[in-house]
Amino acid sequence: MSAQQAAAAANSDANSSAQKSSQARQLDPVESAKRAAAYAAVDNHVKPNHVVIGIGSGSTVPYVVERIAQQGAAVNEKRWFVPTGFQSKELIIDAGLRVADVDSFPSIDVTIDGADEVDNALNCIKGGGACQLREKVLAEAANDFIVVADYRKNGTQLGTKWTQGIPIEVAPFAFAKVLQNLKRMGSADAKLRMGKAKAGPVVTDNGNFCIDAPFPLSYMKDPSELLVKIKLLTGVVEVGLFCNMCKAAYFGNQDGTITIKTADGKVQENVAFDASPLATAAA
Ligand SMILES: O=C[C@H](O)[C@H](O)[C@H](O)COP(=O)(O)O
Repeated sequence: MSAQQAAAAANSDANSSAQKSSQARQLDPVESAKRAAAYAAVDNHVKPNHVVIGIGSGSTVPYVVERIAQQGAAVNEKRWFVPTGFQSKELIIDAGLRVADVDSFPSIDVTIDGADEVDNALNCIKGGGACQLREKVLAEAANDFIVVADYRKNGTQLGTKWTQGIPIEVAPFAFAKVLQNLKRMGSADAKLRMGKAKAGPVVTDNGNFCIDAPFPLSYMKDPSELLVKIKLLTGVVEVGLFCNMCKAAYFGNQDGTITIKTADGKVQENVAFDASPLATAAA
């Protein structure tokens, strides 16, 4: 069996397991909403001529990979998939797709990623999973940066739905100084993110720490300005504010429809979407 045939076989196995994974499972309304958003975004933005695809992080992204796998081996065996972290790398491998890194592909056709909150101008808070550094590199590298999420992330002003603060990746030795500076800037409750089943702080995929810095809503009115101020603090590696980067955001709704916001300010509400597997996957 040639390498290409092996990849095709792996891809075909991945297709059938991807189908089983969500089509055969009974999804609750939030999971269905995530799947609808992810599938619609893939259908509209991951085209047959796209060769390098960025795969983001979070709970909606497995459905992104699932839908891409449904596009079939013939198209996927020509593609490279660049992950934003450990989770997405595993998703790519499990789907039988080819993993690459951004140092080989500094230009990406399209990156699809999750978000913690998105406003009407498509500014995003990201980094709830501490992946914001790699996510921002892949968003910047992409011709099209597309966000997918469920209805709970669809906001008007950042900081209203996601209240735990702006995720900020920091060099470990500098965390105390950055925390002090963030408090001086107005984030009185900024804190180091601690591990859940681990003693000590969360360590990012890059070996750094993560601070969550909630700012008063008045500070969040102009996220670009706040982003620059935080980024200039010595010791900050990256800030989970993504401003003027996103081309379109897809939100799955509770009733099975989707909402699509685009960078030109247009909002399409209650768009009907059929989340059946693609014919290529069913074949
Ligand atoms: O660091 C993590 C990422 O920014 C995620 O895309 C974001 O936190 C959304 O994750 P979830 O879909 O799991 O809420």
